[in-house]
Amino acid sequence: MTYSIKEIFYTLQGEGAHAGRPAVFCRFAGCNLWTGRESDRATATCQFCDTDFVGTDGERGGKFASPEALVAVIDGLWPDTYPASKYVVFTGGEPLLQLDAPLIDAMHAAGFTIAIETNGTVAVPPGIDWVCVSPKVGSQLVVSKGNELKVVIPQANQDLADYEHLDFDNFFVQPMDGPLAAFNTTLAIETCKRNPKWKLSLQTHKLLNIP
Ligand SMILES: C[S@@+](CC[C@H](N)C(=O)[O-])C[C@H]1O[C@@H](n2cnc3c(N)ncnc32)[C@H](O)[C@@H]1O
Ligand SMILES: Nc1nc2[nH]cc(C(=O)O)c2c(=O)[nH]1
Ligand code: SF4
Ligand SMILES: [Mg+2]
Repeated sequence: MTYSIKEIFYTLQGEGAHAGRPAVFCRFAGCNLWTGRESDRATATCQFCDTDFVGTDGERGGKFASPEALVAVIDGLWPDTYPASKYVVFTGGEPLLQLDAPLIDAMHAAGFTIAIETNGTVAVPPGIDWVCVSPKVGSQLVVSKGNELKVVIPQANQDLADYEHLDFDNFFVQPMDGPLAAFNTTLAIETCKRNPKWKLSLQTHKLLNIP
């Protein structure tokens, strides 16, 4: 399997339950809910994406012919003084279009704890240590359990009650970034206060101006 990678970078997890945790981000190219082309955004299933996941031209991006080649770049970004806390976040695009058992095994062999950010439309393979699902209205959610459910709000025709029975350890709402970000943040705060099953996830990396 050849992996198509947009970019790889070392930063802090900005969102969700692990916000503030140092992590290597590996962003796969491609998504099943949008082509990534602006000309297709208005007709895509997912129309609010904040990410460029097209191609392999980002920082340390490329086509990796083996799991070992990809692990070497990810592992090379970890400070070698602290091997015990190695943490990788596979995102995209949609990581579950490419993340497979050989890559999971190779990351574990290198000592990494593995997290994913997924839209929940593709079954999660065994062995992933932290599963964050962010469902999109209009797509078929097939992942019904995991560590955190992170719902971007608001989306047209969205009902949070549809998600509350799912088997997740954490339920987050995250305000949709874009022209209405300030309004959406107020909405998210009010949502949590009205229904305390939900917690607020902020995109803290954007507030901090880090990747
Ligand atoms: C770019 S996506 C990649 C992973 C996967 N495709 C997914 O949607 O979960 C990473 C995270 O950013 C969130 N996200 C994307 N666009 C956003 C926006 N405009 N505002 C807030 N969160 C956004 C997604 O919902 C997801 O939780
Ligand atoms: N710092 C930082 N945290 C993140 N958490 C989820 C991200 C993503 O794009 O999947 C992301 C990202 O792009 N940067
Ligand atoms: S599913 Fe994720 S990567 Fe795909 S367009 Fe939506 S937010 Fe972006
Ligand atoms: Mg992001």
